[in-house]
Amino acid sequence: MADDWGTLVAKQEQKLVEKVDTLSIRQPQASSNSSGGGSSSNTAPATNSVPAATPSGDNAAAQAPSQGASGGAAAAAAPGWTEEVEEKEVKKEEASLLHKLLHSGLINSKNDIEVLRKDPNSPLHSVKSFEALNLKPELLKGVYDMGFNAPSKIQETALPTLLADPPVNMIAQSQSGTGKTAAFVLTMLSRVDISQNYPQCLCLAPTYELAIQIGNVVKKMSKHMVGLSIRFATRGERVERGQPLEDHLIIGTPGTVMDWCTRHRALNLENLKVFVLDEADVMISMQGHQDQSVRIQKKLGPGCQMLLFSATYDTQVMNFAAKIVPNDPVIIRLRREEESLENIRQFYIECHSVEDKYRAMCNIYGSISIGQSMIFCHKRKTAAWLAEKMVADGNAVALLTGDLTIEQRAAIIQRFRDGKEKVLITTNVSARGIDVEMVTVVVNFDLPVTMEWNADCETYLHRIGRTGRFGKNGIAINMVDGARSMAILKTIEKHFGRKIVRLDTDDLDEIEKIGS
Ligand SMILES: Nc1ncnc2c1ncn2[C@@H]1O[C@H](COP(=O)(O)OP(=O)(O)OP(=O)(O)O)[C@@H](O)[C@H]1O
Repeated sequence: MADDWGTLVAKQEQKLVEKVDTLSIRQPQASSNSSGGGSSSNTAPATNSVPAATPSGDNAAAQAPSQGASGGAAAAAAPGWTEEVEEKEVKKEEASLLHKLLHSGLINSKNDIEVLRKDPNSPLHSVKSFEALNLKPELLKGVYDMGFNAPSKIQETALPTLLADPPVNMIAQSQSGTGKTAAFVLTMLSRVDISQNYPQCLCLAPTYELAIQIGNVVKKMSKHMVGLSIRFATRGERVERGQPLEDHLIIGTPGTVMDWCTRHRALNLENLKVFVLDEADVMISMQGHQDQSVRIQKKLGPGCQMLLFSATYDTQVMNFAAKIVPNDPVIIRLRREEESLENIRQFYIECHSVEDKYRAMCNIYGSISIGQSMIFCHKRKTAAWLAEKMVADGNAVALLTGDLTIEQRAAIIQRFRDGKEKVLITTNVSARGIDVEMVTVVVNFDLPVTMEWNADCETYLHRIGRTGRFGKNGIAINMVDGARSMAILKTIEKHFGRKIVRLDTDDLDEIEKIGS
């Protein structure tokens, strides 16, 4: 007898995961003691040299549930409201790494910088060019080699203060991709004296992977600074007990740095010139990191410049920041641009089963010309099932779910961004913060719900909302299958005060109209 729907789906998902697992993806490797002259790093995870992790047509067709099996039994066993939520929240450190791997350039915000400082009368300096910063020529060359023509918005305001003498402490917050890393790396590199062989700058990051990413920026920017020595203080790296380190710049995680200071007595922080704590918001979400960071901070000498960076700004982050940067810091903020539903036309379609949803969706895909689209499912199983079905029907789709590694996720999103697939099927793992500019149609195959199965309006906005940067028009299509999802839809409609229009997918004229 044929397998039931659930068994088939589990098999498909397993096969998809196996396919993805067999991809050859370079993992970041430990890298220590990279000496200057900026040997460019080969530790960055590859993002664009990775084959697609999409289901292949033939296999998918073979694995797809047969039409026979998808009759009554399939509909009954289809992913439904009673099944438990399988996707976990993305960890903050993972989301942060994903952002870093995906940044192909700066994110420009339309918002103004806000500055808070002790003496509001002292003139605030701002620069429009890197030349105006009087950088060492070899550093300026490195900056230009990276393709940076002018400072980003946050850099314009932060850099003159960061590079001022006597040094000024700073807390800076702006969203991922706005140029914070480049700003503090530039600060460390401009303060380091290569002729002096002792640790002069320390940068703390929440994880090994994030430390490696910062290290890569350091290596690129210091390309022309011959003799600069960088050391990663991350798990697995070894130091000689009682043998003081001679590297100029240390990038590490709090645990290992603390270990090197106390247990190994190899790292003396008293003579540090610059102490940076990056990703403060991620740091506080990780067990033990906050306390260790504070203990490290207490070991700094009196002349050390203390800097803290964060992508978000709330009381918890600010309380932590006050411990790390206690002495009258300049605080600068670049508010995130708000997403809105302003340019989005929202529709809903009433269906009776998951198969019905699929048919309705196919009607839409077959009737209007869709550029790139994202389809959101509640659970991995539904997403995998849908991917298999769409592939079997001849569509080029990518599947992005939470069981993939960060590098695999980044590679899939990159391929989609490059237009290699036109449809990205996903769960909430990719809903947050990932800007895929060219997506014009978003399908909520399942409406977003919280763990308590209430309408998740915030996630709805993240899925379909646009910031001013992507002010293009968009279409959102919501699949509703039953009273419960209808109630959720109504809550969302009420919450945003914007009408969600019913669409009859059997009326092809009506569907064609939405595409025009
Ligand atoms: N002045 C600049 N001109 C052009 N590109 C820049 C500039 N500064 C930074 N970038 C590039 O913009 C992207 C984001 O910069 P950066 O990583 O410094 O931002 P961030 O705010 O630290 O974000 P994240 O925390 O996610 O790394 C990177 O690709 C970086 O190389």
